[in-house]
Amino acid sequence: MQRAAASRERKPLAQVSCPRKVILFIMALAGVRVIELAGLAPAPFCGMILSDFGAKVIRVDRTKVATAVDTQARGKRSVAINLKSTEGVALLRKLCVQSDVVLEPYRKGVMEKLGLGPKELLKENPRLIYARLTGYGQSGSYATAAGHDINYLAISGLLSRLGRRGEKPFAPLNLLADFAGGGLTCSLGIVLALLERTKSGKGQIIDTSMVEGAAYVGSFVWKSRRIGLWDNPRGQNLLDSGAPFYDTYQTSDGKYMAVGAIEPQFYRQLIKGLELDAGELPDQMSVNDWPELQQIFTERFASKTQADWSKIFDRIDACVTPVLSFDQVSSHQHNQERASFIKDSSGEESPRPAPVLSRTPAEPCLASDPVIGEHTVEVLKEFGFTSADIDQMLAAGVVECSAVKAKL
Ligand SMILES: C[C@H](CCC[C@@H](C)[C@H]1CC[C@H]2[C@@H]3[C@H](O)C[C@@H]4C[C@H](O)CC[C@]4(C)[C@H]3C[C@H](O)[C@]12C)C(=O)SCCNC(=O)CCNC(=O)[C@H](O)C(C)(C)COP(=O)(O)OP(=O)(O)OC[C@H]1O[C@@H](n2cnc3c(N)ncnc32)[C@H](O)[C@@H]1OP(=O)(O)O
Repeated sequence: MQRAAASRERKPLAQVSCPRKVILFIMALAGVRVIELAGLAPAPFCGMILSDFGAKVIRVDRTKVATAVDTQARGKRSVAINLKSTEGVALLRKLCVQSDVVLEPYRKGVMEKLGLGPKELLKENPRLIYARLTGYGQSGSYATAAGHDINYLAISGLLSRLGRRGEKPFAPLNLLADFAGGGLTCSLGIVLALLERTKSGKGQIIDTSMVEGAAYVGSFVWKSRRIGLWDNPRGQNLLDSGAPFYDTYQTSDGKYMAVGAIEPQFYRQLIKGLELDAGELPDQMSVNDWPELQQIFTERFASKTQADWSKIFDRIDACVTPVLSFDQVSSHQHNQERASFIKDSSGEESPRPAPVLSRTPAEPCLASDPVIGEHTVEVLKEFGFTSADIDQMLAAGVVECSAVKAKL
C-alpha cells in the first residue's frame, strides 16, 4: 500500500501567551510509553485516548497482514512483530521492559501461552502497568468465551432495559460495552494506575471486563430502581422513551427533534413552543395518558421542518434540540463555536478528544493512520536496537516494515 508519509509529530507543547511570558504546556500523558497489542475495537479506542492526551502509543500488529482493522489509530505508530516466533516474543518483552503500559485485548490465557503474561513482564519491569481488556474478565466461567459488545451488554443486565415498548431488546450500536464499559473504562484504569505509581513506584495488573464496565456505566439505572424509575416494562418508563416529553419526533422533512423536557418548567416551555394549550392536555405525569400525549406531540412535530422547529426551540429553554446527522454535526453553530470536530490530513472528520483540559489540552495527531509495520525500524531504533539487529530480524521474518512512499 502506498500513500504519502505524513508527519506524526504533534506539537507536544501547547503554547499560550500571557501578558508577561509565553507558557509552555506539556500534554497530560506526555512521556508515557504504551505498547498496544492490536485488537478489534475497545482496546484501539483505549490506545487512542491515551495517544490523544500525549502518550506515545506503539501498536503491535501481526506480520503478513495487509490491512489494519484499527479505525481508532490516531497518533499511533505501528510495529509488525510475529509473536508466533521465539524471537518475536523476546522482542516484545524487551519493548515492555522500556515501557509504562502494555495493553492486551486477547482471550484469557493467550498472553500466558505466549510467555508474555503479567507474571513474566512485571518481573522484568515492576513499574509496568499491565492492562487487560476482555469481555468477561480474567476469572469466572465465561472468562475464556468469545463474545462481542451485544453479549457483554446482555450479561451486564443493561440490554434487558434497552428498547421501545413491546419490542425486543435493542443494542445501541456497539457503544456501551465496547467503548464506554471497555475502552474508556480501561483508559481510566490505566490513568489511575499511573497516578498511583507516582506514590508507590509500582505497576499493577488491570482486569477490565466489558460486562462490569458496562454495568458500572449503568449504575444510575441500577441504583435508581429504588425510586421506581424503572418499575414499568421496557420502553414504558420516564427515560426509556415511555414518556412523551423524553423522546424523538419526526418533522415534516423526515428529520427528527429530540425532546428532553422532564422538569415542569421545561415542560411548560415545550408546550408553549409547540403552541399547544396546556389546559386542554392531560397532566404531564399522568402515565396512563402518555400514549395520547405522544400522539399529540407526534402530530405537532410533523407540521414543520427540523429547521423551523430548531429556530423556535433555540430561543426557548425547553430542552428540545434537532437530532443532527453526521453530515450536519460539524456545521451546527454550537459545535462550530467550540471546534468540537476536527479534520485530519486526509479530510476525515471526527470528534475532538474530550474532555478539554484548561492548561494541558489534548493535541490530537492529524496525520493519517499508520499502515501495518510503518514504524518498525523507527521504533526499534528508539528502543536501542542497532541497524544490524533490525536487519537480522527483518530477514528472519520476526518483524516487518512497510515503507511508506513519500509524495513526489
Ligand atoms: C462488535 C465489536 C466488533 C466490531 C469489529 C469490527 C470493527 C470489525 C469486525 C470484522 C472486521 C472486518 C473484517 O475483518 C473483514 C475486513 C478485513 C479488512 O482487513 C478490513 C475491512 C474488514 C471489512 C473489517 C472491518 C472491521 O474491522 C470489522 C468490521 C466488538 O464487540 S469488539 C470486542 C471483541 N471482544 C474482545 O475484544 C474481548 C477480548 N477478546 C476476545 O475475546 C477475543 O480476542 C476475540 C475478539 C473473541 C477474538 O478471538 P480469537 O479466537 O480470534 O482470538 P484470541 O483467542 O484472542 O487469540 C488471538 C490469537 O492471535 C495471536 N496473535 C496475536 N497477536 C499476534 C502477532 N502479533 N503475531 C502472531 N500471532 C498473534 C495470539 O497468539 C492468539 O493465537 P492463538 O489463538 O493461537 O492463541
